[in-house]
Amino acid sequence: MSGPLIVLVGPMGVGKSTVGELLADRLGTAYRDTDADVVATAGKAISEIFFDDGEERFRALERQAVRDAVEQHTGVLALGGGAVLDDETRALLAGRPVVYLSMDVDEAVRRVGLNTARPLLAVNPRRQWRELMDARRPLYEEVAAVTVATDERAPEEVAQAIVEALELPERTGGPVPSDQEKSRMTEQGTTRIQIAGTAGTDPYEVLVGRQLLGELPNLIGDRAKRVAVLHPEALAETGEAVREDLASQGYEAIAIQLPNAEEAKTVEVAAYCWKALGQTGFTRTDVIVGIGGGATTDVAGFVAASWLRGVRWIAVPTTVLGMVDAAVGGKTGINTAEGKNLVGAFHPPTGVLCDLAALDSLPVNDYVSGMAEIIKAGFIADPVILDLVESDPQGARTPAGPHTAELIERSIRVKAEVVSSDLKESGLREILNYGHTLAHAIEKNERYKWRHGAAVSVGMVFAAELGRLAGRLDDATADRHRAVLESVGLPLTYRGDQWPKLLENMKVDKKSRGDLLRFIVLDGIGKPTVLEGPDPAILLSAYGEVSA
Ligand SMILES: NC(=O)c1ccc[n+]([C@@H]2O[C@H](COP(=O)([O-])OP(=O)(O)OC[C@H]3O[C@@H](n4cnc5c(N)ncnc54)[C@H](O)[C@@H]3O)[C@@H](O)[C@H]2O)c1
Ligand SMILES: O=C(O)C(=O)C[C@@H](O)[C@H](O)[C@H](O)COP(=O)(O)O
Repeated sequence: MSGPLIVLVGPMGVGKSTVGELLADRLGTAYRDTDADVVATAGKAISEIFFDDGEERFRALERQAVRDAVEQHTGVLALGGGAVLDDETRALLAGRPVVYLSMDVDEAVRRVGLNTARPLLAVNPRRQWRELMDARRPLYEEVAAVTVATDERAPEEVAQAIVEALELPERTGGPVPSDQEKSRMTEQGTTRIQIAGTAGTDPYEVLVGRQLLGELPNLIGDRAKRVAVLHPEALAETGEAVREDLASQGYEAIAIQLPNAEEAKTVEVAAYCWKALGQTGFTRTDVIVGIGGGATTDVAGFVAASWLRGVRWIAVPTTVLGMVDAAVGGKTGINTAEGKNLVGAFHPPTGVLCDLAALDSLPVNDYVSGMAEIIKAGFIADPVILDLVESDPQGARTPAGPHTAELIERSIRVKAEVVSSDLKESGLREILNYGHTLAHAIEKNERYKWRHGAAVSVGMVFAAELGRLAGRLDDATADRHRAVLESVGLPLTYRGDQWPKLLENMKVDKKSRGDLLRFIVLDGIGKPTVLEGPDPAILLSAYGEVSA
């Protein structure tokens, strides 16, 4: 029977992808993952399929993915944790070299714990794990030719045990990972990016990896008695799970639910949080944890900056945009009727935990919105980002893409370098505002119903046209803006009749000085500069280029 050399089954978090990639490398063959196939077919994250279409639809897609893979793939194949629940899928596995990777409940809680991106395990992880394992163990055992325990074993040891159990021949010459494989390997470990302390603030680290919530108590520390977990409505279960976990570790933990997205960035929501903190007796040694996208971390940071004139806070960004931008750098704030982010403070967090697994549940439009800030980092500082996006624009739209971790880490490094030398935006930091002058004006005009990244995309095309018309930016680089932004599905245009309103909105941009409008433009890739008081005719012409 042709087909996969090895099929890995087992619960979520057991290490199927890590071990599978190691095995593929050792055996000189390819690795394939049916979860990734399902995401690619459906064009959305697994949690979205569960939410929008139901588990039955997901299992049908998964069954087809398994059928295709067992017919076409000859390397190492990993199946989703629940694939064995489906009778037909189990039948497809009969007689194949299926390896069941097992782990006990304690190990599962330790490895996956509160990993909220796993839609089935948001709350009470230990009890839910036990029930899930009890239900699925017999099914894994039914399809498996071999069972390999993973408890207290490194992925390399598990891979070795599988090679021995199946008596597989290894390729000679040792593992030689390709660049693509290397970038995936980065994703498996935790990357730490340092942000220097400036302007009297403490240094801190941005951690990028998986299963990072276990770091929270270390960051919160012993001096805190109370912790407030601020989360959006969309992450209600996550917020509660984190609160419960912190409570079980002895903190007096409260969860404060905020509205989703931009609706959270209001003074009314901030006041609601202040009230909750006051009623809890929150003191200067207590800590706020903001879990969510940029809107949530902006508010959480602002509440932390303003409560008692400043308490510590930790950012746990759960969107691409939050990870690469909003949660890093200490800009916190809310909107007012007059404009975007007009009230706020520079108040850096104590630490930032970017758990890449959280991105699995992010709706695709929110994922793509974050790509705008990644592409911004490419244009202002790191052209490799642009190359990576252009090499696989479809992959750049999903967390399963080959460059996800590298794109996120590179963008964070760009931001880290800037904010480490200019926290309070006395100069250099303004480059991070590339595309934002028009973007914020559009967001206000749309009553904050447009996604931030979508507005930044149009704003960058506008800034590129402005640079071109001002004689600073070459045609090829200006055109590259349109091409790369469009390739990932970001918008390039906005309503042509809105220019007078947008111009009015831009006057309150934080880069303005008196009546002087100031824009970040490029002299070339990686060469941002300030364009002060451009001729109104140039501004209008540049807008003409983005008008729909
Ligand atoms: N402070 C800064 O330096 C900075 C930088 C860039 C952007 N921002 C701000 O960030 C905001 C945009 O942030 P954003 O793009 O993250 O959007 P967002 O915070 O509005 O989140 C988008 C949506 O996704 C939901 N969500 C978040 N994480 C999820 C997950 N893992 N799974 C499912 N749903 C999830 C949210 O509840 C929300 O409905 C804007 O207000 C922008 O001004 C701030
Ligand atoms: O961190 C910065 O500085 C930025 O400008 C990053 C921007 O991407 C971000 O949208 C920021 O919130 C905009 O700040 P603002 O000062 O223009 O409100």
